[in-house]
Amino acid sequence: MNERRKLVLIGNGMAGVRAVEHVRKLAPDAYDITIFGAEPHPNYNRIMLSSVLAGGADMKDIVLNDWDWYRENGIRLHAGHTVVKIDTRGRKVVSDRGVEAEYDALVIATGSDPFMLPLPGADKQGVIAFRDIKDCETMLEASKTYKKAAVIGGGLLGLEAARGLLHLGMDVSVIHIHHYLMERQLDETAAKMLQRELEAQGMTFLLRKQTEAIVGKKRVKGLRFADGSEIEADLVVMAVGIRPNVGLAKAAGIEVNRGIVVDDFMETSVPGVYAVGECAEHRGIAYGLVAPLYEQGAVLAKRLAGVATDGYKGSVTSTKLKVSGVDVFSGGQYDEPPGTRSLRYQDEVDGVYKKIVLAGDKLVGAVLFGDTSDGAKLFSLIRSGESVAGKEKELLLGLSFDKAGGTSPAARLAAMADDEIVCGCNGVSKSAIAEAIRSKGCATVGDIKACTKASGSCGGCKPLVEGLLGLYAGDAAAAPVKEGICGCTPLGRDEIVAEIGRMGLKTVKETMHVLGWRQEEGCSKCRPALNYYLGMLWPEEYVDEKESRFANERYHANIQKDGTYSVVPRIYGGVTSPSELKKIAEVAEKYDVPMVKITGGQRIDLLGVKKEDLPAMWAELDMPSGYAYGKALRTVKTCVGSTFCRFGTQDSIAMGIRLEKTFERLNTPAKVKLAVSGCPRNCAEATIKDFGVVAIDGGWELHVGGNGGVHVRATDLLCTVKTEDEVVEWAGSFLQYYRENANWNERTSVWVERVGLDAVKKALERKEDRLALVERIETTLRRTTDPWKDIIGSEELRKNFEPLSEPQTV
Ligand SMILES: Cc1cc2nc3c(=O)[nH]c(=O)nc-3n(C[C@H](O)[C@H](O)[C@H](O)COP(=O)(O)OP(=O)(O)OC[C@H]3O[C@@H](n4cnc5c(N)ncnc54)[C@H](O)[C@@H]3O)c2cc1C
Ligand SMILES: NC(=O)c1ccc[n+]([C@@H]2O[C@H](COP(=O)([O-])OP(=O)(O)OC[C@H]3O[C@@H](n4cnc5c(N)ncnc54)[C@H](O)[C@@H]3O)[C@@H](O)[C@H]2O)c1
Ligand code: SF4
Ligand code: FES
Repeated sequence: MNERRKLVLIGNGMAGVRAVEHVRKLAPDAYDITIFGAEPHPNYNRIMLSSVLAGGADMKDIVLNDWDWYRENGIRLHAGHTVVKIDTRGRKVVSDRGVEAEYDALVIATGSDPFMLPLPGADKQGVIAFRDIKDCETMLEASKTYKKAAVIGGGLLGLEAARGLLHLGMDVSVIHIHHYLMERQLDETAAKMLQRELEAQGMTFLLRKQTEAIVGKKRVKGLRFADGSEIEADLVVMAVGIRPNVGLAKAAGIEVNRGIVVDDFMETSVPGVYAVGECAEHRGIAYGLVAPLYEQGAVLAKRLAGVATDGYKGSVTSTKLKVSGVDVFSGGQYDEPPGTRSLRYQDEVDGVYKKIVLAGDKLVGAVLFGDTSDGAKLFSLIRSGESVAGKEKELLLGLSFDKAGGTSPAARLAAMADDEIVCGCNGVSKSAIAEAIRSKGCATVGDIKACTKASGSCGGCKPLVEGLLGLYAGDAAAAPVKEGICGCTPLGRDEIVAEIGRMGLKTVKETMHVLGWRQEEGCSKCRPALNYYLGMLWPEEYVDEKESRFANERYHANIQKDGTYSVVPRIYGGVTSPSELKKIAEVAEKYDVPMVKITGGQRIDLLGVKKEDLPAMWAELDMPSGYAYGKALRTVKTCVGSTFCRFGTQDSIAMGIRLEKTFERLNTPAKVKLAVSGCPRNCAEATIKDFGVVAIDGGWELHVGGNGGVHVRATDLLCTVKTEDEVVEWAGSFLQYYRENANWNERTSVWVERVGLDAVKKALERKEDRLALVERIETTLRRTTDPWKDIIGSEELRKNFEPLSEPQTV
């Protein structure tokens, strides 16, 4: 087995940990992961700090991945450790507490530092930023003692901080350098409407104000401005922008501009060192919102997992202010640079403002105030870049307005396009949410969050998600419950096989992770099924997972009701010889085999064998395994045929032996039995076999889908052929088609009934299709070895047969 590579992440924040989550899903066993986080907390939702301050959430609600998550995922977390050095030559990092970690791949996700204005008095007590839990706690604490707060910066962060402080009962003044608020997201009209609304909530604004000094003794007492005026303040929050945290990278010689310079695969100038999140600069842009950072993380994870990706191409961003009672949306180009046109709608009575910005026939930006319900739709159009020619006015007035004076929210949701992004932070579309509700059994917003991540970041899309729940929950109840292959997953066999192929999943564990198994370890139904599907899809590279097989297949012998085993050597076509019989008899005597029996499939069964005697008996028999225990080709039964029988028209024995030698050891979804009869009298009972061959004058009839067990089913005639070669070709293509399309544990009799004989005939009617199937079955067969011989030849494998190593699960 390959040794795991070492992945080190610096920064236990939103972007870095999201990327690690993806890596864990895509390649669960590829990396040994170590995370350093300067903050003494598990990964939390920084965005929600605004809500904690404003009373909309509790500090304990904002944890994204708790301590257990790291443990359960085998991730070493050094919380409260700041990495102080990256040694790119020695490929290791060192923390301020002296912990070193070597890496094969390093991800820098150090986020940003809040920009602190270098003002005289900026070091006084009560002057803080708003970036982390500590800042939030400081504000919560200060509000208990102090009354007057000043927030410097009227951007998104400043206004959300101000709203929180207002909620905590403080008098809040917002000092802004520009002549209107949020000038990086809004035009002046929207900003003025916003200001009026926030003033109505109790905020005071000082615009076009340049702070000159922070006054006070030990603790801040107030602010002095460049125009000579002053205000009182015993808490000052600076929210004047952020700076990518690049010091560590720069000191390590990694190329740094405003952020750490990365290519489309998030790789820095030093190979094997990546950067993601706010600290990274991609094509000249360092982003400060989670949506683009999560997109970056998804690309980086693919890169680290070795999954093909086109790379990150940059993002168009949109923002929503998280202040209750105020709806503000801004997406794409919010101002109107030369070459663009805009359409506006302004309703001072209801306090609604809308602007869309067009470049040619494309929508490039939108600003909404008072009614942001069309934000998601407009943003989807901005991102898609499709032509909106002729629809401009409709877009401006929006779906929220119709001739009757407004459509219902449900009708609006229903009218949303399937690919429209509902959760901007996590890039989750309407159809993905619909799928979660209808097929994955999600019945609450929490379920949808767990399943798709929608609503798990800023929470702004929660009303939409709730609306979609209302819209589809009825469907989910009415729709037939979709049956997964077991209780661990809602996915059916075809979806699983398609996903394994599409995403190149290579192990049982990886498949369960990536496809979101409800139970991490799976169960006795899905584990062997996945083991089979993976082996079928990747015959040349997949290593059979013994622990995913039932006891019979792990021990290569059938366990009997008294705990003993049976030994059935392969006897091709049911034809043996005196010397072979002697050998079997000697072994049976030597090991005190209580019963020797001829089976229904013309084999000799040595029953009542002790587990510890199995390897020695196999060695002494020196015959191949008869696979009487496996989901595999079991027997090819033959009649005497033309060699001795006077009715025989063809040599059924030779035909049967050839088929058995060609397909022995073949792994199949369920057991497979063949038979060959030398004439239509059919003494080998070929018409109750999975693949039955019946000789006729000048050729052979090929029958499929028979069963002689509990549910007896006579075969269907597949076709008639002339030569033995054709028999082998049809048998191979039929068996491979069955292998590729049946459910695990589904006998051909059930499968043929389910898919219909016509579908099978159609799939095999063209010679080139048959040959392609034959080629694939041959690839699989080439890789098989005799399991008894493998065990005899391996001391390690033989240990499993020692008396104490009883199987735990059957
Ligand atoms: C109050 C607030 C509200 C926000 N609201 C929104 C919103 O509504 N929508 C939105 O899209 N975005 C919002 N953001 C921005 C969003 O939170 C950030 O874009 C996002 O958290 C950035 O993720 P990151 O992983 O790059 O950085 P961070 O989440 O900051 O993580 C970086 C981590 O690295 C650690 N670190 C730094 N240096 C080292 C070192 N040398 N060693 C070890 N650890 C180190 C830091 O302590 C930090 O924990 C908001 C931000 C704040 C502060
Ligand atoms: N709802 C959201 O999406 C949300 C909420 C909070 C934070 N954030 C993100 O967090 C980051 C930080 O937010 P931010 O608001 O600090 O950054 P910002 O750069 O968006 O806004 C800073 C504001 O401070 C003003 N300013 C600059 N210097 C000033 C001075 N000397 N005096 C007064 N005002 C001054 C600027 O004019 C600007 O409007 C951003 O990336 C932002 O996108 C997003
Ligand atoms: S099937 Fe025909 S050839 Fe075979 S043993 Fe019976 S009678 Fe003879
Ligand atoms: S839009 Fe932010 S969580 Fe969905």
